[in-house]
Amino acid sequence: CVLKASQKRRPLSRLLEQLLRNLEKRDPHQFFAWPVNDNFAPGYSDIIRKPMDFSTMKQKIDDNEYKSLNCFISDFKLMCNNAMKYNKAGTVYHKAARRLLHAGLKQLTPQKLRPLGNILT
Ligand SMILES: COc1ccc(C(=O)NC2CCC2)cc1-c1cc(C(C)=O)n2cccnc12
Repeated sequence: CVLKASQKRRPLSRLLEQLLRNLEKRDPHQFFAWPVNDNFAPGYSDIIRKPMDFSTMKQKIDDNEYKSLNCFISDFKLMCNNAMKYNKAGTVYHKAARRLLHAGLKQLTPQKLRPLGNILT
């Protein structure tokens, strides 16, 4: 059947959705799945100027807001660094953020991405 225009995904969007799914697998407790709620994180919005989470990244993919892979990677780093800024070292969230950042960036190296073809150029 012919894909309707709305179903036609831009190549970059399809790639970013796949990368996002792989990154989300590294967050089994879903600490990064949704925006952090100030009720559970006192003072969060005073300390973290630019919140980021996986659901927001997904929405940005769907709204074609990412013009490049680097913009996507920047939001991923922002999300992890926010958690390492707000949560003290040793907390479950700081440790989860460090592990997620490390594992995520390993998935986003040129060596891992090259097989995806010239979509990134
Ligand atoms: C979407 O955010 C969350 C969702 C669920 C949970 C959660 O289930 N926490 C339970 C583990 C001990 C309580 C925590 C969080 C959470 C993430 C974060 C981050 C990412 O900083 N956070 C910081 C302080 C307090 N809670 C959180």
